[in-house]
Amino acid sequence: MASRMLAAFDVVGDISPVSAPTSPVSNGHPNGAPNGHPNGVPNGHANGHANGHANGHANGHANGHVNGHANGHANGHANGAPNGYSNGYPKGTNGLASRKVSLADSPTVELNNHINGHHHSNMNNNGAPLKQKCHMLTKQQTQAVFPKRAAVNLQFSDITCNAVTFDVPKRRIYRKQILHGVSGEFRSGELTAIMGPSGAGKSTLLNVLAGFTLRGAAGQVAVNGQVRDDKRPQAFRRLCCYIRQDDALRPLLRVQELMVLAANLRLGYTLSGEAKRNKVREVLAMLGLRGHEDTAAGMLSGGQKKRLSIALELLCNPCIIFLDEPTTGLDSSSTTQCVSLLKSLALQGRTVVCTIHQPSALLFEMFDHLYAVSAGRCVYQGDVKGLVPFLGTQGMLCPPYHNPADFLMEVSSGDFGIGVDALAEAAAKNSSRQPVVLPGTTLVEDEIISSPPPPAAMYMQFYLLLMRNITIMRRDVSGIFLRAFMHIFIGFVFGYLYRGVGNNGHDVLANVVYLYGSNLFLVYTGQMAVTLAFPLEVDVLTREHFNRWYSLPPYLLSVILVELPLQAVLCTTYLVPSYLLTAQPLDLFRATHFYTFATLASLTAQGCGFLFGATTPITISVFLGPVFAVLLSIFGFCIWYRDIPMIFMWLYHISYFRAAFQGCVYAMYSYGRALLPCVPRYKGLHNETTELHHITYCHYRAPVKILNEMDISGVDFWESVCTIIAFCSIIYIATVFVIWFRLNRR
Ligand SMILES: Nc1ncnc2c1ncn2[C@@H]1O[C@H](COP(=O)(O)OP(=O)(O)OP(=O)(O)O)[C@@H](O)[C@H]1O
Repeated sequence: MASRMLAAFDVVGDISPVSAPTSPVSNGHPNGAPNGHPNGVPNGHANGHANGHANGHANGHANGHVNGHANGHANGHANGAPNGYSNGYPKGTNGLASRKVSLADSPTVELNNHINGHHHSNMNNNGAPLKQKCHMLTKQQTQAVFPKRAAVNLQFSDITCNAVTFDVPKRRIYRKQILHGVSGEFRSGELTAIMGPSGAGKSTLLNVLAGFTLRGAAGQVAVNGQVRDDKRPQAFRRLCCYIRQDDALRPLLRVQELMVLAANLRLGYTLSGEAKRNKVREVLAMLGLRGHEDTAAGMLSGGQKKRLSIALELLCNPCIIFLDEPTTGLDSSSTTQCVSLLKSLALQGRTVVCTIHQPSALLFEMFDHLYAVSAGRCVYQGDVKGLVPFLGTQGMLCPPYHNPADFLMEVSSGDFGIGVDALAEAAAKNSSRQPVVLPGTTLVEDEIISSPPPPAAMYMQFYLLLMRNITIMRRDVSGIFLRAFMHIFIGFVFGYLYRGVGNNGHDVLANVVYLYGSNLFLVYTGQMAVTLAFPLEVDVLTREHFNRWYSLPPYLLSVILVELPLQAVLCTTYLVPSYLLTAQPLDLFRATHFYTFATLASLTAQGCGFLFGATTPITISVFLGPVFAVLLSIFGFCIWYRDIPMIFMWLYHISYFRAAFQGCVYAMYSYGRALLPCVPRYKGLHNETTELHHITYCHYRAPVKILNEMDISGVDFWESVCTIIAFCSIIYIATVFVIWFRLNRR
C-alpha cells in the first residue's frame, strides 16, 4: 500500500525534483509541523505518542488505538489543526495574509507527516526512521500550479430537505424529510468527512451544500458569512467544483486530450497554449497521472479515473471541492492515495468536503474534521480525534483496538441503544465550533484576489466540442462500423426480397410496402442509436455543465452537427443498394426526392431519440420511442386519409413519417411517370420464378392509379418537406428546453 502511495508521489518528482521543505513549521496550520517532522520521523513519532496520549484518547481507547497505528498521525492532527487555526486565521486579525504563508508551506510538511505516520504504524512500530523519499511540490511550485485564491469557509444553518414520492400501486403521495435542520461549518484548509450509515442523508447534504440539488431544501448556506443566493448560483459555482460518485468521463478520449480540452474550455484563450500545456503537465504530475497521458480514460483504473476527475476540475483552481464518495469502489491502496491527495489539496488552502463510507482507522485519522449524520441529523461535528471522547461522555466507550469510524456507525445505527435524537442533542451541545468569518473575503472580492482566466468564448466552445465529438466518433470504429454494416446488410436484404418491384405494374403494392419499410427502418435506426446513447451522455453533460465547462447551445450544436451527417451517410448506405436492387427508376430527380424524404424522416426520428433519451430513463425511452414511431407511421399507410376518425386527424397532419412516406410514393409514381411494364410473376412449388405472360390485366399499369387510391395525388414536395422540417424543429427545440430544464432544475 505504502509503496503504491509513494509511487504516486514519485511521479510528482518528475517536474519537481525532491525538495525538502525549508521552513515549514512556524506558520503552518496543520502543524504536524509544529513538533512535527518536516525532515525527520523519529521526532514526530515521539511527539505523536506524547500528544496522542495526552490530548486524545486518554481513557481506555488510548492504549489500543493510540499505540496501534494512529499515533504518528494523530500527532499531526492533534497538535496541528487546532494550533494552526488559532495561529492562522480564526483570530482574524491577519486573516488572509497569514494564510498565504501557512497554506503554501504546509502541504509538504503534512503529507510527509501522513506518509511517515502510516509507515510508523504499519511497518515500523519500533519508531525506526523510515528510509523513504517523498517527492512533493515546493511552495513556489504549488503556487505556480495553483495561484492563491481566497480562503473560503462554508457555513450552513438549519438545512432541511424534503422529498416527495408517489407510490404508484397505492396511488399515494409520500413526503419524506431527509435532512432535519442540520448546521455546521466547513473551513478552508481542512479535509472534512461527512460520514453516517447508509441512507443517513450524506449525499443529500452534499448536494444541497454544492447547490447541485435544491428541490425541497430550505435553510441557509453562507460563504465567508455572505449568504448564497440560490437564484443566482453563478458566483458560488465559480468558487467550487463538485465531483460526483460516478466517474462521468469520456472513455474514448485520452487523459492528455481530456485535460487539454478542459484547459482550453475553462482557461480560455487569454493564457498562451504553452502556459496551458504547462498547467496540464503540472496538475497531472500533482495527481500522479504523469506517464498516463496517452491512456484512454476508459482504460484507467478506478483510482486513476477518480484522480483524473479531480485533475479536470483542479485546472481552474477551485476554492471548494465537494466529492461524493470518492473512495467507493477503490481498493485500500487507491483509497489511501485518494484521501492523501485530498488532504494535500486541503492543505493548500482549499475547503475539501467529501462523503465517505466506513473508512479504516488510518484513513479516518487523515481527516481534519468530521461531520457525522444519522437519519438526517448531525450526531457529531468536530475534530476526528474528539469523536471517541465525545461518545464516551454519552456513555458509549469505544472498545480498545476498535476502529472509531466503525464505532460511530454502530452507535449511529442505534446498536448501543441511544436514539438519534438524543445523540443529535448531545452533539449540538458539544459543538464548540464558532463560525469563522474570514475578513475581506467575499464572493465578489474573491475575484480580486485571484480570478481564473475567462473561459473560452461561445464560438470557441462550439469548435472545441465539435472537434471532441469528431475525435470520439473516429475512435468509435467498431460502433460506426456496426451501424454502417447493418444499414448495408438490411439494404441488400430488402433489395433482394423486393427485387425488381420498382418497375413492375403488378408489384406496385409490394413497392409501396418497400417504401414504407425503408422509411420505418431508417426512422428506427435514427432514433434508437441516440435514444440508447444519450442517457449515458447526460451524465457527462450534467457534470461538465454544472462545473461550468461550457454553455448548452454550443454543446448541443456540436452534438447535432456530428450526428446528423453521420446518420445521413448511414441512410445512403442503406438506400443505394436497396434502391438499385428493387429497380426503382434511374432518374436523378426521383432518386433525389426519395433520398430527401427518407433521410429527413431518419433525422427527425433522431431528434425524437434525443428528446426521449433526455427526458426519460433508458428503460422507458427504449419502449416509448418505438411506440411513438409506430403511432405516427400508421397514418397514410395502414389507414388512409378518408378513413381517419376526426379525433385522430391532427395526428395525420403532424406525422412526419406520413409526410415522408407519401413523399417517397409520390416521387416514384408521379411527375409524369410513363406506364409501367406489367410482368406478372408466380412463385412455383419449387421456388422457380415463372413469368406468366398470359395474364393481361394490370391494375396499376398507370402509376397515377396508386396515388389516387391512396388519396395522395395532390402531394406537394415543399409542403411535405416543410411539414417534416417544422416537426423536426419543434422536437429539437423541445429537446433543448428539456435538457436546459434538467440541467438547471435544482
Ligand atoms: N428524491 C428522493 N426521493 C425520495 N427519497 C429520497 C430521494 N433522495 C434521497 N432519498 C432518501 O433519502 C435518504 C437519504 O439519501 P442519501 O442518498 O442522501 O443517503 P446517503 O447517506 O448518501 O446514503 P448512501 O451512503 O447509501 O449513499 C434515503 O433514505 C433515500 O432513500
